Amino acid sequence: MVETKQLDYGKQSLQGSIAVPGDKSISHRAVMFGSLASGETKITNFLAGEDCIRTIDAFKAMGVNITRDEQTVIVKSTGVAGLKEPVIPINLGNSGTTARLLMGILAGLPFHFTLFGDDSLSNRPMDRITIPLKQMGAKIDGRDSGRLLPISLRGGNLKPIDYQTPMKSAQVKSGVLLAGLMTDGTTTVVEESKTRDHTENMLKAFGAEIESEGTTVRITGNQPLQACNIEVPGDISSAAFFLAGAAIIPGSHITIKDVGLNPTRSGIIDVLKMMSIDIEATVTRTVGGEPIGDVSVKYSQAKGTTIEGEIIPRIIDEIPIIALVASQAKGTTIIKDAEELKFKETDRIEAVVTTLKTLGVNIVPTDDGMVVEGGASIKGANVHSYGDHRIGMMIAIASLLTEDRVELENPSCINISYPQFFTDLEKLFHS
Ligand SMILES: O=C(O)C1=C[C@@H](OP(=O)(O)O)[C@@H](O)[C@H](O)C1
Ligand SMILES: C=C(OP(=O)(O)O)C(=O)O
Repeated sequence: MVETKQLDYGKQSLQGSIAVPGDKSISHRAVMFGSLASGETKITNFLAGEDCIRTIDAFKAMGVNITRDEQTVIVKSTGVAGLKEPVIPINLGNSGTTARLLMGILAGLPFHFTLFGDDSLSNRPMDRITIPLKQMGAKIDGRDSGRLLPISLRGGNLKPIDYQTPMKSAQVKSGVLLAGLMTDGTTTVVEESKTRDHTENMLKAFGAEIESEGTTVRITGNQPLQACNIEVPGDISSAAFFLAGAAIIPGSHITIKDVGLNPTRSGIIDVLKMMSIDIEATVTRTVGGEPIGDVSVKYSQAKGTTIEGEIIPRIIDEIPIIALVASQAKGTTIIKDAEELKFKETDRIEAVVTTLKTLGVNIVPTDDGMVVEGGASIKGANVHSYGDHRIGMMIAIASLLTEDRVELENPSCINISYPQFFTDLEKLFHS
């Protein structure tokens, strides 16, 4: 039987102030780098979503002592030399970040690994990371000539490379840098547009020397990492659903507290400003190189705009909810240069367009994005999350724009990044 959630909240404005759970990208990295470091790493405000639990399980399979009590994770490791060859295949679940970053680390270890994922991850391209890792000397094979999971990898004896990433991907950049960390010499990664830089910031917090200049990052290999404490900021990609909801639901006014405001991630704030939304972000402190602060947003009449170029990697996971904002704007919104959306948990160009059309939006797909007509009246319908957490959350926010009932099939995929999403959403309802 297909699991269905009846979204019959009716029209609901959003009010008040909440903190969202920890950042998914930063939670993954904290477990990974803590496992590579010697000593005890304490991670607070860890995101206990399904994807990050996969990362914990992968390092447990390599013998790292990791314990979790709610949002606090303790990683005790003796460093790279203490890692062991896992006895069983590693299950990456739905997590692209676990897959691509982990492969970079495994490439540096003198062991054999078998990696597999769920249906969605098994259809996402892995050659973007296996190609540079093979150039560095890793032995990798897998389904479809090594392009897809399941993948088998034998690491060790790498050599450094200079690599220009052919797509805008922080996962590929990070995977290559991590492989570079596991080998002698200097590895350089050059990007076309700067992507999220959590790997660079956190490696520094663990004591590594890593140099960034514009879109070039250089790492010296075989540096030992030292355990440290990591406080994970709130996830701006999770906050984005509430920020966007408050921006387009009349009468709303909310504040999201203690959220990550790293400029390589906070493009949603810039896009909402471009669309004439009354939104303000204040950085209150910086922890481990990551700015943290509060964001307040008030309902405003959105205006259509064109979103393209260097901002795209800074909003890549927010495009589904931005498309919903565009549907409520005055005028047309054009989203370009976002072909990477095709390689997410689902093809997010197809999924966003089909879902929003079913909900009453005039929207068409393009090769690298979409064109959204504003002024839509959202109507009730039966829609599918596509097993994609961000599509599921976008549908839940859309349901607040109609008195009709929206039926959401497969809502539980939201647990991938935001297990308490509906509880937090209901906290913001104005009664
Ligand atoms: O490095 C990361 O933590 C991530 C990078 C992005 O993926 P790509 O590198 O594929 O763009 C993003 O979509 C994903 O949610 C998390
Ligand atoms: C694309 C995403 O994650 P991943 O690539 O880690 O599966 C996401 O969280 O939207």
